Amino acid sequence: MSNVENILAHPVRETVVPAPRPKITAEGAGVRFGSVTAVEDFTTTIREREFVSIIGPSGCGKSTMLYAIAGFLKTTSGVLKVDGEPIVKPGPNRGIVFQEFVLFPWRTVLRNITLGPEIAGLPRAEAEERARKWIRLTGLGGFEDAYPATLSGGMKQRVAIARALTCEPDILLLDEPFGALDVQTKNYVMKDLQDLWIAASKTILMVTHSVQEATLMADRVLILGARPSRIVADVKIDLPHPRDPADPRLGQYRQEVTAILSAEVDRSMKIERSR
Ligand SMILES: Nc1ncnc2c1ncn2[C@@H]1O[C@H](COP(=O)(O)OP(=O)(O)OP(=O)(O)O)[C@@H](O)[C@H]1O
Repeated sequence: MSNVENILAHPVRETVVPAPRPKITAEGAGVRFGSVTAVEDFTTTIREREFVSIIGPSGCGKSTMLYAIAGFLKTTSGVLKVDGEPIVKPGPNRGIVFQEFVLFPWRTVLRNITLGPEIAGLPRAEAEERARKWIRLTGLGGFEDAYPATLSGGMKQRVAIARALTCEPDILLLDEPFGALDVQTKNYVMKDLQDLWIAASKTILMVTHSVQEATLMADRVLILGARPSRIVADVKIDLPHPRDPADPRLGQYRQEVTAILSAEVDRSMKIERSR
C-alpha cells in the first residue's frame, strides 16, 4: 500500500475538545428594591473555569448581582441560572468571600474553615480533612490553631477563601476580596488566588473597583453602566495566566477598561445629580 493509500485508509481521527460548559447564565436579569431598580438587564454566560470580573460605578449593582447569583437575593426580572437550573437559594456549588472576611473570632482557623462542611452535616473527621487540604493550598499551614485576632489581614482573607472552598464549590464568588488589604498584602493574596484558580479549576466571578485587579486576573471584564445598570462592555483579556503586572499588553487593556469605566462613572454622576 502506498503512503497516500495508507493515509486514506487510516484517516487521522480529530480530537474534539468539548467547549467549556456554561456555569452561570443570565438573560435580562434584573433586581429591584421597592422603587429602586439596581440592575435592569444583566445578560451574559460565564463558562466553567472562567475567571470573570465585574466592575462599574459605585452603586451600579455589582454586589447586588453577585448576591443574586449566590442565592441571597431574588431577581425580580429575567432569568438567572447556575448549571442550567434557576437560582432560588444559596447552594454548595457556590462559595462566597466578602471584603470584610467575616470570620468567627471564637473559632480557630481550622474550626472557621470546617464550619461549612459541619453545617452541611459532614462528619467532623471528613470536614477536618477537607479543611486541611485548603489550609495547605492557601498557605495557612501551621496556623490551624490560631484565632482570627492573631492573624494579619492577608491571612484572614486566606482563611475566608479556604472556608469558601472547603465545601468544594464549582463557583467562587468574590465581593471586593482585596478591598480591606494593604497594597503589599493585596499583591500576595492576588498572586495566591491566581495560582489557586489555575490549580483548582474553579469558575470565579469577582466584583472589584480596581481596573488593575480586574485586568490582571480575569479572562473577561464585564463593565456595568450607570444605575439602573446593564453590561455596557465585555472586554476579553486575551493574555495567558499567570500575568506579569508589568506586561505592556496588560497596560493597554487597563487603558481600554479605564476609558469605558470613566465614561460610565461620569454618566452615573450626572444621572445621580439629576435624581
Ligand atoms: N437591600 C437593599 N435595599 C434597598 N436598596 C438596596 C439594597 N441593596 C442595594 N440597594 C441599592 O441598590 C443599588 C446597587 O447597590 P450595590 O451595593 O449592588 O452596588 P455596587 O455597585 O456594589 O456599589 P459599590 O461599588 O458602592 O459597592 C444601590 O442604589 C443601593 O442603594
